[in-house]
Amino acid sequence: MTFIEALKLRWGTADSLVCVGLDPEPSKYPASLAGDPDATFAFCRDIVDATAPFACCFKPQIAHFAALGAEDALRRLVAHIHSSHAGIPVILDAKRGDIGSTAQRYATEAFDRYGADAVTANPYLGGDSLRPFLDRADKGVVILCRTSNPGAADLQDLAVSTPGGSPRPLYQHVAETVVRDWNGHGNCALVVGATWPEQLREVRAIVGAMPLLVPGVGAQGGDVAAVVRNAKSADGTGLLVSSSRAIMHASQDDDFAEAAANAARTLRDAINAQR
Ligand SMILES: O=c1ccn([C@@H]2O[C@H](COP(=O)(O)O)[C@@H](O)[C@H]2O)c(=O)[nH]1
Repeated sequence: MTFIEALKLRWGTADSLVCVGLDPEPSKYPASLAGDPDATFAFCRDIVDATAPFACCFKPQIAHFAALGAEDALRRLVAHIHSSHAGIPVILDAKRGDIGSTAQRYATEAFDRYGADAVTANPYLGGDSLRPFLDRADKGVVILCRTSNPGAADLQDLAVSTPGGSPRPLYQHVAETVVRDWNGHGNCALVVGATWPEQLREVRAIVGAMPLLVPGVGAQGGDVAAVVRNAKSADGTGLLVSSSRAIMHASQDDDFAEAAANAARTLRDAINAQR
């Protein structure tokens, strides 16, 4: 089954558009994990097990593991998701982008070393830099379009002109290029921040039913109702609404897994109320 097929299936079976982000921050682990050499794996595994019923996918952020030297914990965590929660796809948030020979190694890293079903990628280097990811037809390529951060407009809103076309913001050109030129295997999705509901609406109009990964609710303050209203696809799906800190660090005490489950359930219900 491809990433996109698994995602669509999961939207239905879980009745959820929630993407649970996995951004471990050791200073927020409960005291009971202090001194545990495998604390990052144990913490994330418990978050995964508690939130799985409410998740359409998981999104570990690679920097949060690599900065801790916890790459092996990440590899085991992805394997744990596949073995204990079969059918829930994993997006490795790595935002890769480089010349083709290096991009090839990044694709091997994401899909073969870590076992991810999809990876986030930066389109700045152009189509050839994404080819090693795009050519893995069973895997997903989630391409940055209009990011959630305050500086997103610095470059992504610059007006670009193509021959015969009128000027429009770069992020719209990215969206159109992905739909027209890079989605030959039907394995692309886009990142658009929840903090930009108008841009979400515009991107949805360009990409049809293509899945949108939408980070920025929870800790970044994005408005869930506006996201769903503006960016759901025609059938009321099409979204992976991602929240990391607000779910995984909802409590810093021993009830952290229960608190994470409650936060994920609450987000699922808030999304579903608008579908
Ligand atoms: O535009 C983007 C792209 C990626 N992210 C990532 O999503 C999570 C957000 O974490 P929260 O705790 O829910 O704010 C994080 O891993 C970012 O690297 C994003 O925020 N915006």
